[in-house]
Amino acid sequence: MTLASAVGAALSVKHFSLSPLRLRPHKPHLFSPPTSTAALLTGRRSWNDGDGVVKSLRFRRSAAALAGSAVVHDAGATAVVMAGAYGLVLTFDVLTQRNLMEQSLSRKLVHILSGLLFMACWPIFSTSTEARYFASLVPLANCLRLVTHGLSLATDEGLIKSVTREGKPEELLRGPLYYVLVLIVCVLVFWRESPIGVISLAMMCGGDGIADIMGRRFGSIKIPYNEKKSWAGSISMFIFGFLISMGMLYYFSALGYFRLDWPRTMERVALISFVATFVESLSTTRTVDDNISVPLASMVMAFLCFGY
Ligand SMILES: Nc1ccn([C@@H]2O[C@H](COP(=O)(O)OP(=O)(O)OP(=O)(O)O)[C@@H](O)[C@H]2O)c(=O)n1
Ligand SMILES: C/C(=C\CO)CCC[C@H](C)CCC[C@H](C)CCCC(C)C
Repeated sequence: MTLASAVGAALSVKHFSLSPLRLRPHKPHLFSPPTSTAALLTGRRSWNDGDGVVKSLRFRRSAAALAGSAVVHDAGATAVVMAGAYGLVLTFDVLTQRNLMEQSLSRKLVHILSGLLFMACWPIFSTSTEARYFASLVPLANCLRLVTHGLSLATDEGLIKSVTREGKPEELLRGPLYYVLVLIVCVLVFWRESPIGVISLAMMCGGDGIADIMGRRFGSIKIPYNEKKSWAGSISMFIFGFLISMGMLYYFSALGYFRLDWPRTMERVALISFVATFVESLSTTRTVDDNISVPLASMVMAFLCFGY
């Protein structure tokens, strides 16, 4: 039994379970839109059952209890993911402090894993329309953490060591801060309902992260128009950006969040990965960081390819 099912079973009521994987009436043929807290509070939801007759369904339990269950569910999921975020950074802090890992590799693995694991946790939140706001609290809390330590209002050597290139607190206010801001945008704007956010995060976290790791190790042949970037890095970004995007799209599709035409999706994701890779290969300035340009280019291309 998955965590989501366990949480859902614990909160389930006669007609519905709040597990995000199964919030459906026991009449599977009915289309069941996301349940808003307002609908829960009024105890009434109406939808079209397919033959034009609008049906309304009254929950057996008080609507307030259902709304409360959704809030408890999402608060619990937020706490679990928040703890995971703290644990991830702490783990790489210990590895770098004990000189078991280079700081540059630690930073990139945190870059790759944070966003992808965060995205993978989205299904443990409920299917209430407010779930995305709970999920956004995790990157928001980390945003505040980065700003606090980036401005040296407090000191967290472990955080600085595991996510900065040179160990300077002010570095937290650039790449890492832009990174968590992109996570917030993807959660609030796209969430689990659109492939755009999924692909954009896969490119920023997986593609850009792998480009750095592979480029530093095998990047002897540089790109003609940017001596700081290499063919090995860019080709790695294209391949892994594509594969990780497809993997995450399959993950959300398998959980029922969206249905895709896979042959066309492969073509579209390949195009998006190519454009994101080209953008990443361009020189960045202090203002336009890869953590802005890569996800932004991916969002624009994914919107043009998939629509919203
Ligand atoms: N297409 C790429 C991307 C990166 N790199 C290698 O990875 C290093 C860091 O890449 P960069 O994108 O500049 O890193 P950032 O995203 O800025 O992240 P960080 O600040 O962690 O270095 C580059 O200097 C280069 O050696 C590469 O060879 N080819
Ligand atoms: C080093 C980074 C970017 C530079 O290119 C990434 C910084 C990551 C933040 C410090 C932590 C972000 C945590 C995520 C919002 C949540 C992760 C949860 C998951 C379960 C581990």
